[in-house]
Amino acid sequence: MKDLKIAIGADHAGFEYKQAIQAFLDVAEVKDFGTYSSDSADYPDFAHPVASAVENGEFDLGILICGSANGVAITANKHQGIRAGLCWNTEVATLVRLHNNANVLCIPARFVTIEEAKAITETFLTTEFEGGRHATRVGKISC
Ligand SMILES: O=C(CO)[C@H](O)[C@H](O)[C@H](O)COP(=O)(O)O
Repeated sequence: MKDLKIAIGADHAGFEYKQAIQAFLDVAEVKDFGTYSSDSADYPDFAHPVASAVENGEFDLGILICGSANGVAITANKHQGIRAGLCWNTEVATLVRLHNNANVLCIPARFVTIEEAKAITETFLTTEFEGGRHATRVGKISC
């Protein structure tokens, strides 16, 4: 976890969670792509920059937060090099790394507590892709 460079972003619904997760992260670098207050904002304005920063290799992994996490996940997955997974507990966060090699974590702020969000984040950042049969499947995702 300490060597990772992380891109993070959220809309208004995820703002408080983004601040808490940033304070909790023990990594080499974190770049906050906004939003910077709890004023109403549009999730694609933050999901696209985070996805681009991971896609172009500037950052290792991304974290996106909105109310349901669907908006940020749908947006990030428009990027060819992104596999964004919606995680609502640590078991799903484990599987999205082990099996799907997800490179962007999407957290639904309105459906998990901040403590759960931190645990989900730690799991996501410390679980490695399993490869093998899953590498074959991940290789077939792009169209
Ligand atoms: O969950 C979201 C998108 O998937 C967003 O966080 C929005 O909060 C959601 O669309 C609700 O919007 P609102 O303006 O907060 O009512």
